[in-house]
Amino acid sequence: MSAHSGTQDLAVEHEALLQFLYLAPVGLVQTSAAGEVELMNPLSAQLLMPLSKDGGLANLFKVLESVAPELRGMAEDFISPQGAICEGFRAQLTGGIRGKEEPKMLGISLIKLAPDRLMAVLTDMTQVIAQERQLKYNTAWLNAITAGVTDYALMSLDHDGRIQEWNPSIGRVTKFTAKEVVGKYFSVFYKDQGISIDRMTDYLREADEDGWSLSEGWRMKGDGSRFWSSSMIVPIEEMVAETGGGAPSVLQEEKRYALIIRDITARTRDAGARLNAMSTDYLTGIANRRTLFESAELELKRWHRHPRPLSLMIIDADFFKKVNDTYGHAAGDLVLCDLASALGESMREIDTVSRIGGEEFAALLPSTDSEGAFQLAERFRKRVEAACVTFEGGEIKYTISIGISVMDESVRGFDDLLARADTALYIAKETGRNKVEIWNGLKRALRT
Ligand SMILES: Nc1nc2c(ncn2[C@@H]2O[C@H](COP(=O)(O)OP(=O)(O)OP(=O)(O)O)[C@@H](O)[C@H]2O)c(=O)[nH]1
Repeated sequence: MSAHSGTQDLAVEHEALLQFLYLAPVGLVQTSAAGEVELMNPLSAQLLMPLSKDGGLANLFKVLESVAPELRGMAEDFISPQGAICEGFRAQLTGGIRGKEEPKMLGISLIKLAPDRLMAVLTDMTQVIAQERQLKYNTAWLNAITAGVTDYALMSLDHDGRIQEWNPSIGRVTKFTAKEVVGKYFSVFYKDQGISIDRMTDYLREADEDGWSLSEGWRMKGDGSRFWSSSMIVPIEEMVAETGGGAPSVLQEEKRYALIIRDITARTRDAGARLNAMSTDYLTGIANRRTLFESAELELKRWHRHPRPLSLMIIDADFFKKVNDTYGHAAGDLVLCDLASALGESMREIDTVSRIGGEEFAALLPSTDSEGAFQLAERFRKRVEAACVTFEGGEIKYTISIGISVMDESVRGFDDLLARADTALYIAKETGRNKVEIWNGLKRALRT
């Protein structure tokens, strides 16, 4: 075979590859190590275009920065010359609008083909997510039914969520004594009783309306240790005989619930790590954008059931580009980690604190009205202003701006709530930075 025909063969192969790329039923994007796009098929353009801020698709990481800020760091930290950088990473694009549409999700796999060549495979995962949710509930049911006899505690709750009577399964799983739990709210299984009456009521109402309420998380044992638990609440309606005042007994419908708590610490150790990787931000370790959208969907559902204060804060580091330019990218990363951990420390357990963009964070605050959110934001802003980050022996000082929006009837969905907080943030930036603004309707009136 002559050198010439060899080159021709390669050209034919390359042409075939391009054809495949062009027609593939998934989005395929070839980039340099820094994310500069070299090749992309039409489906990729269709999936990515709505995310582009400037109408261009020149750099994959830049386009995805607002929905998957972790990707750039993952690619940079991947030192092998080739291999899978991430598989099935999920980037949340939009939240659902109640009763109208499913939240949109983009699946991203990133493969390093050569030191300076990456290939991204993009898929629209919107349908998959809806199916997965159903599967999760089905699995929870199956687990509850088929679990071994020793790993679950089953108890009945009265209509307000108080534990009605003792049985040995409670002691076996939770190590509490009868005296410590009977007659108490089921919040006794949460650290420092760290769940509000409102939140307990939410779970009970969810069980009423959906047939069950499912939650996973750390729960406390009577001996002070904690375990990772899957808890399910199911309503039970029972006809009970009511007697009183000498009147003949009548059958009354009494609302009660069954609470099933399972200790799944051991079983979820591996799965938990995998789940963690999907729900936490790669750089800072706090929740990612996807987790925020999942929490928001639940909170908005709760709000529509029983409106009560719900606020959203967007927190953005000021002049962050300057931090990167002055001290370097590694210092910038450190500042982001500092901001994330300070934010985590300042919020409650029921708040969802997440990184939603490059230097942008969000906190979703249930049971918090605009005044409460404003005070919290101000306290946090001052805390950041007063602190500094130590980097290579020097000190980096930075400030933040915060935009707040509050849930009300006119908010169409989480995207809308997010857009309002974003507008408030924009005003805070435009009017000097290092300040807090609350979204204030179309007039965008400024807070004094
Ligand atoms: N170190 C680091 N920098 C990041 C990361 N993600 C985004 N950035 C940088 O954050 C900077 C954001 O810059 P701009 O959007 O111009 O905003 P800014 O400089 O903070 O200015 P204002 O927000 O207007 O106060 C860009 O330089 C990004 O490259 C990251 O994960 N690590």
